Amino acid sequence: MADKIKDAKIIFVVGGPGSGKGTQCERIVAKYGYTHLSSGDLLREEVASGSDRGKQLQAIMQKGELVPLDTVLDMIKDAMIAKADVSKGYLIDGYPREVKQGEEFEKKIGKPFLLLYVDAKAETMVQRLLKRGETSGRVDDNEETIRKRLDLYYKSTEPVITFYEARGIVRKVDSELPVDEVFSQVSKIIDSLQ
Ligand SMILES: Nc1ccn([C@@H]2O[C@H](COP(=O)(O)OP(=O)(O)OP(=O)(O)O)[C@@H](O)[C@H]2O)c(=O)n1
Ligand SMILES: Nc1nc2c(ncn2[C@@H]2O[C@H](COP(=O)(O)OP(=O)(O)O)[C@@H](O)[C@H]2O)c(=O)[nH]1
Ligand SMILES: [Mg+2]
Repeated sequence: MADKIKDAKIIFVVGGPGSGKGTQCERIVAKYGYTHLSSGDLLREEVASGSDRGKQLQAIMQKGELVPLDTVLDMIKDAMIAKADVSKGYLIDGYPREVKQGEEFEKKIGKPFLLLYVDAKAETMVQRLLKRGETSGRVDDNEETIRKRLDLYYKSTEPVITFYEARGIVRKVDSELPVDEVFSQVSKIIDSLQ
């Protein structure tokens, strides 16, 4: 089974909470036919199923903490295999959250050819998430949890970018700009690599 995704094209999409990862991923899907897998969305689907595991996940997410590595990785891998026959490549959104998660992904699945770094200022991210929180219904789009998610991002996830910079696969886009302009940067990057 895992053989099916052995040579898959993989892009890691990394950036702070509310930086615009999901928004850019939607655009990439429309233009390039990649499969978008948001680790956060996969976890929220499990919560919505009402399972016992979902209840444990919800408690972790509500606190803005990280779900154990193996849980998220198994979900991503299953979702990748399910799409293997139709996918031109995969956008892995919101993962890795820490360097160890990236290392495990590479051991169990494969190597990314690009890490797309969606960069926005902390204040911008907070404002966007508060706005999104008015309608998202997400248990973590509230001021207290947003602060915790941001702190964890700077502490644990930013080192992921440094780690992959050493490998030369990081490309940064300025997500302070309007969505179309960010996507134009994204397109140039993808076009230059594939
Ligand atoms: N690889 C991941 C992805 C998500 N989470 C959990 O799910 C929550 C929400 O993740 P995500 O949807 O990726 O949220 P954000 O990074 O805040 O970004 P977004 O706004 O795209 O949803 C995180 O705070 C965390 O508790 C996790 O533990 N591990
Ligand atoms: N102004 C502006 N707003 C954006 C941009 N990208 C996303 N947003 C808004 O910011 C919020 C968070 O975006 P989302 O894609 O969910 O970010 P994610 O948390 O990184 O997945 C959403 O409400 C978007 O409408 C952008 O490039 N510019
Ligand atoms: Mg998202």
